Amino acid sequence: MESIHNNINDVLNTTPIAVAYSSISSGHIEYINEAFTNLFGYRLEDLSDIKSWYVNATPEKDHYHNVIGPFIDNTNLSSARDIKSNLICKDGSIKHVNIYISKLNDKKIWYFTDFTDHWVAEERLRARSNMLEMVAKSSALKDILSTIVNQIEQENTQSICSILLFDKEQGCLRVGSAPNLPNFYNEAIDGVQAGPKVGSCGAAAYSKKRVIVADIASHENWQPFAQLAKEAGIAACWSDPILSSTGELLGTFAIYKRYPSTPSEKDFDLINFASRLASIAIESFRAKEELEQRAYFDFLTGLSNRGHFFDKGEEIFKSTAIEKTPLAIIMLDIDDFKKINDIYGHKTGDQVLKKLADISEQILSKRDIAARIGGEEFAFLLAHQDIDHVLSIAEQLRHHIEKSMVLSSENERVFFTVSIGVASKGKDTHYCTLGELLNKADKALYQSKKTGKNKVSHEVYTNTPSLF
Ligand SMILES: Nc1nc2c(ncn2[C@@H]2O[C@H](COP(=O)(O)OP(=O)(O)OP(=O)(O)O)[C@@H](O)[C@H]2O)c(=O)[nH]1
Repeated sequence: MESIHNNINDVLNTTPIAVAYSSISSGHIEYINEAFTNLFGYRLEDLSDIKSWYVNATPEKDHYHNVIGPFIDNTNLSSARDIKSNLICKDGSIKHVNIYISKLNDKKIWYFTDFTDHWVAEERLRARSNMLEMVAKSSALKDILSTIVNQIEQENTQSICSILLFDKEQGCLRVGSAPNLPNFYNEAIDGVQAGPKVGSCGAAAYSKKRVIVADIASHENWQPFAQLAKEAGIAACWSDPILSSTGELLGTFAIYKRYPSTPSEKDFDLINFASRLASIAIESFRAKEELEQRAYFDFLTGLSNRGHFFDKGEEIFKSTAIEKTPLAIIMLDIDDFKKINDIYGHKTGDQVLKKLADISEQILSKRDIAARIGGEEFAFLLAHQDIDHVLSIAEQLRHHIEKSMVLSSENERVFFTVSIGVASKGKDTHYCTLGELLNKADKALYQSKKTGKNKVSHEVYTNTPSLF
C-alpha cells in the first residue's frame, strides 16, 4: 500500500500540471505536487484549508463567491472543467490559470494549468493595437502613455510605472505619465536634469543605458531624492531609456517597487516591451504631429496656411451664423515688398515675413486665427470682439511693424510697413460668408494701398434686405 502511494506521488510530481487535493469533509489541503509549488510558490506547510487559501489568493472577491465558492462550500458539486481564474502567488505575482475539479471518494482534486504566458502575449498585442489606434485617432500623448503605463501595471501588479519625456531644449525630463505615483513626487521629479548620477531616470537618460537601482536608500544616485522616495513609498527603481528608431533619446520608462528588489528575467522582458512600445507611441505621435504641422501650417512663419485658415474660418462662421456674434477680418499686405527683395535679397525678405508673423502672434490672442494666405499677404480672423477693439488691434499691428526692423546679410537695418484692410459684419447682419467678409477686407486693403500705404482702412459688410 505504502509503495502504491509512493508511486502515485512520483507520478503526480512528474506531471507539469499543478495538482492539489483536499478533504471534502474538513476542507484541509492534504497534498500538493511539485508543479503546484513551482507555479504558486507555496509548500504544503504554508497551506491549511482550501477555502482560506482560495479566498486570499483571489484578487476579485466576486469570482470566489460566484465561481469557485460553490465547489468548495457545496460538497455535492463534484466536478468542473475549464474555470478561468487569476490567483495570487506567495511572492504576490498573479498567475492566470485554468482550473479543473474532480472528486475521488472523500477527496476533491484540483488541477491548475498555467496560461499566464499566453495571457501576457495576448494582452501585449492588445496594448500595441490600442496604442496605435489612439495615435491614429489623434488622442493626446499623455493619454496614450497612460494606456501603456496601465497595461504594464496590470501585467505586473506589484509595479508602479512612469514614463518621462526628454525635453531636448532644456536637457531635462518631464513627466509624461505616472498616474500611480503621488502628485508631490511627480511635481518634484518634473524638470529633473539628465546626469550621470541623477537617480535612475536622469542617469538612464544621460547614459542612454538601463539603470537598475535595487535599493534606493543605499544608492549614491538617489541621495538627494532618498527622503522624497521614502515619503512616496518607493524602495527600488529600474529605468530604461526610450530610444527612437535612429537611437535618439525620447525619454525613460521606469518600474518602481515598494521593497528593495532586483529584476527577474521576466521583469527585463517586460521593461524591454514597455520601452519599445513607448518608443513606437512617441515616434508615431510626433510623426503625425509633424505631418499635421506641414499640412496646416506655413513652413516659413509657422502661422496657419491658406487652407487651414479657410477650414477653421468656415467652422467659426457656421457656429456663429445664427447668433449676432461680432466677426471681423484684418487683412495685411507688406508695402513695396518687391523692393525689399530686390535691394536686400530674398533671405532678408523672408526675415521680414517671419518678423511680421512674430509681431502678429504677440499682439493677437490665442483664440484668433492668424494665417499667411499668400506670398506677402496675411489674414487674421477675430470673433466675439467689438469693432472698436479690432480697429485698435489693427492700428497696434501697423504701429509695431512700422517701428520694427530686421538686419540684412550686410548688417543693414531694414524697416518695413504694411497696409491693412479691416472688414466687420454689420450689427444687423445675420448671415455672411467667410468669402464675402474676406472680399470686403481686400477692398479696404486696396483703399489703404491707394491712399498712401502704411495705414488702416475699414469696410462694413451689410446685407440688410432692400425695401424695394
Ligand atoms: N522673400 C520672399 N518674397 C516673396 C515671398 N512670396 C512672395 N514674395 C515676393 O513678394 C513680392 C510681391 O510684390 P508685389 O505684388 O509687386 O507687391 P509689393 O512690391 O509689395 O507692392 P505693393 O503691394 O503695391 O506695396 C514679389 O516680389 C514676390 O517675389 C516669399 O516667400 N519670400
